[in-house]
Amino acid sequence: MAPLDIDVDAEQVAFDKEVASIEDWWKTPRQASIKRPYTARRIATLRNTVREEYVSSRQALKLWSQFQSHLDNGTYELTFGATDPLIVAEMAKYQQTVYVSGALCGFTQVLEPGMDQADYPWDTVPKVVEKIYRSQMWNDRRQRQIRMSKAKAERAKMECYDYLAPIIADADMGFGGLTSTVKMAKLFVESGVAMIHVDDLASGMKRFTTGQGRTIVPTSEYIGRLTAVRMQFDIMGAETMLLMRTDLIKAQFITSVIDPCDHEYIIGATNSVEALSTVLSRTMESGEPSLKELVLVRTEWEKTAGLMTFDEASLRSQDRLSTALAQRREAARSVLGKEVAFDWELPRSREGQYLFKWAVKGETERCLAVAPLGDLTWPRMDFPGEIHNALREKYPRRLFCFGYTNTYDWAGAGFTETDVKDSPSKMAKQGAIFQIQPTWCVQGIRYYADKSARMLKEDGIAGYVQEIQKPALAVGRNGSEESGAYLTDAYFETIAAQDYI
Ligand SMILES: C[C@](O)(C(=O)O)[C@H](CC(=O)O)C(=O)O
Repeated sequence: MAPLDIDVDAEQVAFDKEVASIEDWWKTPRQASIKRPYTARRIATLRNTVREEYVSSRQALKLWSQFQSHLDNGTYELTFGATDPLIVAEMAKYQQTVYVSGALCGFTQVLEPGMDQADYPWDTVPKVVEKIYRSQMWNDRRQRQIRMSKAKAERAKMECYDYLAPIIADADMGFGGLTSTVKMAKLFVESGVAMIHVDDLASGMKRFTTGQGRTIVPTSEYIGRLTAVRMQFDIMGAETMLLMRTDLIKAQFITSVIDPCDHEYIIGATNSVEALSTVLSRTMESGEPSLKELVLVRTEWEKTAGLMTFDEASLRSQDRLSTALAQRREAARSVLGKEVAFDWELPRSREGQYLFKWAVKGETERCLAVAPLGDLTWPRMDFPGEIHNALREKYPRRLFCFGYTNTYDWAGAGFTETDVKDSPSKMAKQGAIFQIQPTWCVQGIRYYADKSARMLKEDGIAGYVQEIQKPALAVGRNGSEESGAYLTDAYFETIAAQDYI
């Protein structure tokens, strides 16, 4: 292959034009609130020489304007997680969006199912998104064909739905290092997703479903992840939205103390004790301790260690945002006239994580630190109002996501039935214009499947006829429209009409 005969002047002109077009794009209303740590020129150098258009951009712009109008009107979108095209098609009548949950994918869309540990293959969720998007397009074609086969008068009486609901998907913690995150973001854009969410949990350590050992990464690492996603979107010129989820609330560990922003919340030992990992290793070597025994050893050790943050140890007010431990020590020494005993190495876990003291303040700081990189914020907690307010003070048009969980004890938390009913609109007033029940299917589908299976067992086919077939037919569900039979006939007619006449 002969090398191209390049006119470098023309190449430079085209390149500079591309840089200018990226700069202009970043000034559009959809992009203007995002602050990048890199230049348009740098992004241009990372692009292909040809441009591709992505469905994801169209769907993201649609989602963006839906959200803007919810924000303006104090309304909200409440949707649920689904992985099945049949369910998604039904949702189109009532929901504006579809959510694809990582947990649900891990339960149902993989060869080896498992708990919500984000341990499924990295391309699992993008593939499910693509499957759903293709099914949406098919439903859209199916509906158009059947409509356009009718006269206007008849069409006016037919129901018509927007099957192309923007898809929002769970990208967990980005699945590994930054290059994995970049590849994942690319695949999501190519799958047709409108928005993904990325969290600050540690890869391979998502354990919060059982309430044990939730581990987050340093603020700086989280910023790196989000920047990787944003960079990939920019390289592709995609409008794809980024929802930034933070899991700091109830976090027990942090993987490293590299970022001074986190130092205020790292717990150390203030007594002179052996390192916890040494004590635990000794216990492990002494036989085959049960998990319960190990927890006991740990609890006993904690009682002797005088665990607290540095500020608690030095009785200093916690207003030194982002101050590194070294400066905190220096400040405490100059006020107290002595060294404060504090060692954050001693309580480290056997895996090396540092002990972390979660706080609403820390969560607020983290949400604020990353806000300019993304489009929506999701502090994952039950009552995020205070954090929403803090963010809205700085970014008045900030958009938020809120997630409802399967096991939340509404009554136990003091909600009356009216409170539960009002909850989504109250959340919307706090800026949570996007609300999800991510794993509804785990409860809902199983609940209805159980009912249906039991009915078939107990009442035989008569039960099905009475409970499902009759009511379904009564609302026009004869199966042939939903299965695309008319569309297939239309193909046959188009290809070889003469054979059928
Ligand atoms: C959103 C979520 O990540 C999911 O995988 O669906 C879960 C859902 C849940 O556990 O309720 C999560 O919030 O971590």
